[in-house]
Formats: sequence, structure tokens, C-alpha cells
Amino acid sequence: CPLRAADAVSCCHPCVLLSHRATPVPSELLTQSVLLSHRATCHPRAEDLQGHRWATFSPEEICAYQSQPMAEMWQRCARRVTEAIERVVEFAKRLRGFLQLSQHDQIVLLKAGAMEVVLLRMCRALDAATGAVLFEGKLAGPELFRSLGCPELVASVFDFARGLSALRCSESELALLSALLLLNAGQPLSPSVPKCPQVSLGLCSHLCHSVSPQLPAPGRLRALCSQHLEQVQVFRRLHPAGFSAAFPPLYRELFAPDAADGSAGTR
Ligand SMILES: O=S(=O)(c1ccc(F)cc1)C1(c2ccc(OCc3ccccc3)cc2)CCCC1
Repeated sequence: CPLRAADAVSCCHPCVLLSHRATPVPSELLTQSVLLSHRATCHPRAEDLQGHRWATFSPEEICAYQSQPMAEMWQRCARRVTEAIERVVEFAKRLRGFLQLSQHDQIVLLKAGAMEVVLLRMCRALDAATGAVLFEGKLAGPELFRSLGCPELVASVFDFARGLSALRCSESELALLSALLLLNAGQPLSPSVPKCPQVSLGLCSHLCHSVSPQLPAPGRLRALCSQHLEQVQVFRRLHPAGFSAAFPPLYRELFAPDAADGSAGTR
């Protein structure tokens, strides 16, 4: 399982004054604020997931997905992950102090951390009994994604989601983990990184102490995101034209910035 307290993050983004006030905001208020932001920006909502018995795809439906052209399946996943990232952006904007960052810092944190939060949130849509994930309204196992042509990435995505799901984190823990990942995005993984004096240690220390047994190993999430980036490049080489207009601009900007200006396939 990818979660180890030893990887407890030791520093949040140095400029994030989450309680940008003279008197620190009580950690309970901060936690409540993060949870509300999480609940408002997660899909499906927690209440939709609880007790709901999701249907599984029939063998014929799975076969239809497996028969889809690679580009079509990549576009489907790209659209879904882009929608998920847009919700993470909204979550970040609701975090105390985030909008007080410079636009540059906001973009740096989101570029480095949004995908990690998407992957963290994915465990909410995983069915513990079957290890299948909610995809286009039904439960899908890794075999449904065969036409993507990247079985190792798909396996890694499912393994991570299953490992996190097995910890049965509460929505509050996932909310705090998401805030921590975003505020720590892009920071060195070394645990020896000194605490940032400027940061509002209120939230940082609260996050680290409240969810320390569940902190995702940032190295594991970063490796997963790197694996995704590698596969995006593989896909682009196989389908130079297929990566242009059919992919959401935000997806191209985040994961293939050199192609985001429409020059795909010309390099
Ligand atoms: O439901 S999903 O489309 C899904 C895709 C692949 C998978 F193995 C499991 C789920 C989704 C997702 C989309 C792209 C992801 O990384 C990029 C990626 C991974 C694998 C192949 C292509 C792209 C990860 C997750 C889950 C959360 C948001 C949407």
C-alpha cells in the first residue's frame, strides 16, 4: 500500500498563507473549510456513492470498449480526467489563501498537483468488492481499458486506487490529503526539507498530524504522474494528428505543453 507516515510531507508551499490573518485560524475551522471545499468539488458526491449499487459492464460492452480505436479511448479518458482536474482547480480556489498567491504560483501548484489529487480522489469511485472503478456510469475493471495500449499505466492507476481505497479514508482525510498534495506540489520529496517559516503552519501541521498515517507516498503518486506523461508521449508518437483538436486544451496544456499551441505532429 502506498501510504507511509514516513513520507509525511515536511513543508507546504512557502507562500501559502492559509490563515492570512494576524491571528491564526483555529485548525478545526481550517479543516471544516477544506472539507466543505472538497465536498463541493467532488464527483460523484459522497451521498451518491454511499450504498449505491453500481452496475457493471456486460461482456459485450467491455468488448465494445476493447474494440475502440486507441485514439478514441485516449480521448475519452482525457476528457474525463480534464473534467476531474477542473473540479480540482475549483477545490484549490476555495482553499484559504490560495487565491492570494500570485497567478504564477497558483499555476505552478496546479500543474504539479492537480493530477495527483485526481488520482487520490479516484479511490472514492472504486468498488471495494470488485476493485472496479466507476467509468461512464458503470463499474469497469482494468481490462476495459485495453485499447489504450498502456497496460502498465492502467495497472498502476488501479493498484494505487485499490491500495488507497483499502485504507477506507474518510472524506475529511481525503480532503486534507488533497489540500496537502496541492500545497506541497512540486516540492522536493526529501523529508529533510526544513519547514517553511512563512507558511501558515496551522494547516500544515494539522494536516500532517491529522492524516499522517494515511499520507500517500508522494514518490508513488509522482511516479504515477510521470508514467502517465511518458504514455502521453508514446501515444503522440503513434498518433501525431490524433492528439490535436480532439483532446481538451487543458489536457494538452498540462500534459503536452509543446503541443498546446496546435503544433502537434509538426515536431
Ligand atoms: O475513469 S478514468 O477515465 C480512468 C482511466 C484509466 C484508468 F486506468 C482508470 C480510470 C479517470 C482517469 C483518467 C485518466 C487517468 O490518468 C491518465 C490516463 C491513465 C491511463 C490511460 C490514459 C490516461 C487516470 C484516471 C479516473 C479519474 C478521472 C478519470
